[in-house]
Amino acid sequence: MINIVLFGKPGAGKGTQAEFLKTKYNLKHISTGDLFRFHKSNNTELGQLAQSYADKGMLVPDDVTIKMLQDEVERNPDTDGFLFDGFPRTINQAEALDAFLESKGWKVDATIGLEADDEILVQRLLERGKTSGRADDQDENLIRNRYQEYNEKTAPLMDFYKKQGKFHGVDGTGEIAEITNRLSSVIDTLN
Ligand SMILES: Nc1ncnc2c1ncn2[C@@H]1O[C@H](COP(=O)(O)OP(=O)(O)O)[C@@H](O)[C@H]1O
Ligand SMILES: [Mg+2]
Repeated sequence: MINIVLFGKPGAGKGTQAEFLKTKYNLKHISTGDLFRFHKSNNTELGQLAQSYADKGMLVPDDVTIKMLQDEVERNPDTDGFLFDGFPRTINQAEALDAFLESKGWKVDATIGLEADDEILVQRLLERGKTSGRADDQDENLIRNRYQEYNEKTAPLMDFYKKQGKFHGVDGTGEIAEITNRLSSVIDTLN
């Protein structure tokens, strides 16, 4: 069992890289953003609740997010591990994740941060917004609001994981395949 947190701002390439890593290492990719959108399009109660926050560029309350995540983990008993994407975003969520994994006899094995400058990321998201249909990708102000939220609440997680010797920063710019190789070098040192 190997549990990896993919860390990085919106647009850093977490989803893109997870697509390659999940096949290579037989991991289940859990993107909380995708989960929200799934619950929303199926109009579940959790989905409606979560969307009301996401629409404002705000974080969804932890108990809602954690419930979705746990359900998804329970639905995938046969995987070799999980790639958590978009979660945790706060220290509180990181502690909740630790508690949940511990209840299974698991842990976070590594947190890998994809790094790129905001200006590159804004351009990527505006580009993604042309096809993703995501309202939060089409408005530069909403995008920058997400970065501010990230800097305040999510960036402190780097120290949280650094203190545990689990944080690995990776250059998130350049060719997609090249970045996959950088991530793989980190994953190959685990175990
Ligand atoms: N290395 C890269 N170079 C250029 N564009 C990229 C790269 N990686 C991802 N993208 C594009 O940037 C956008 C955001 O990537 P995505 O994987 O959705 O990020 P995240 O899941 O971290 O928000 C997507 O449109 C994706 O196609
Ligand atoms: Mg994503």
